Amino acid sequence: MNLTIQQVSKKYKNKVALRDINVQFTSGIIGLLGPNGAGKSTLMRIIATLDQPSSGQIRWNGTDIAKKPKKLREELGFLPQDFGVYPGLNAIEFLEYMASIKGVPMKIARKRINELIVALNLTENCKYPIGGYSGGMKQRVGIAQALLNDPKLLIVDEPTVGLDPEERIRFRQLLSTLAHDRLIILSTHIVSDIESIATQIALLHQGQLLAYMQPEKLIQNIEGKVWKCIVTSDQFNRIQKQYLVSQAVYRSEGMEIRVISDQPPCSEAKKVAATLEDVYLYYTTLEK
Ligand SMILES: Nc1ncnc2c1ncn2[C@@H]1O[C@H](COP(=O)(O)OP(=O)(O)OP(=O)(O)O)[C@@H](O)[C@H]1O
Repeated sequence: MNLTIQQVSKKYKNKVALRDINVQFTSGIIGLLGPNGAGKSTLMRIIATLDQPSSGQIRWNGTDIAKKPKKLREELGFLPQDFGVYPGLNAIEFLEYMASIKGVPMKIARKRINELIVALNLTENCKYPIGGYSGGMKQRVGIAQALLNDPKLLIVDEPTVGLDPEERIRFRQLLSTLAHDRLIILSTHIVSDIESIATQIALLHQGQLLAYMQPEKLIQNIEGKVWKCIVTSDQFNRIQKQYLVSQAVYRSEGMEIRVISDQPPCSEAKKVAATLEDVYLYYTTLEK
């Protein structure tokens, strides 16, 4: 599997949503991480052939997807951000409906739906209307429809929005089990959604790809730049103006702060191990 993105840019009137993106995805889970407005949905929609880039090219296993979109679509599963289910249908009816839209023959679809209902733990409720499902159950139905054609490329756009912490954990586990022999691209602005499951992280900010590497490598990049110290309110006010403060907690001894900086923010500051949260802040807050 090989998805090659070459010099892809996207402009909406005078708004630049993507700037010259160059990257190659192979297999595993790619975490597309960036704040709101970074361009994640735009990039995913272009990869899913739902939109065209203003310039640049995308190849799926060597084929230009703009010229032959069907090649990619046949192997694509897509769970968009604003995925709507039909509340009056039950899970089986909904999946049969989606299978017919996707052109999956009904005999094959029925077998596949039965497998997906079991695999996605929907058996107990599959005959009840989807309108009464929890957020996590609806997302599992969303993933089921994306998996109807057993896709090699699975794209999920901000899938954990609206899920409670337990549902988030279960959803992450589900994606990990699906990653075998597939390329999964998952977008999020929540670091914890991907830090434990992403094979590679693509950091997107203001339409630019700032970094693309393994989570551990990203963390190594800012190792030695994260500091912790306890300061007074006055010191805190001064430090906050000058440095990137990633955390501040009131303690009985003063304010405990975590700072990302090349230099120690105060003489008592001690170096601490960097986290992916620190990396995210470092890349998306500092002017590059
Ligand atoms: N159809 C459109 N017309 C004009 N501008 C758009 C359109 N779609 C997206 N944009 C703009 O392009 C930029 C990137 O948007 P995009 O939705 O791709 O970001 P995102 O990272 O997915 O953020 P979010 O999580 O908020 O959806 C934003 O500034 C957005 O306002």
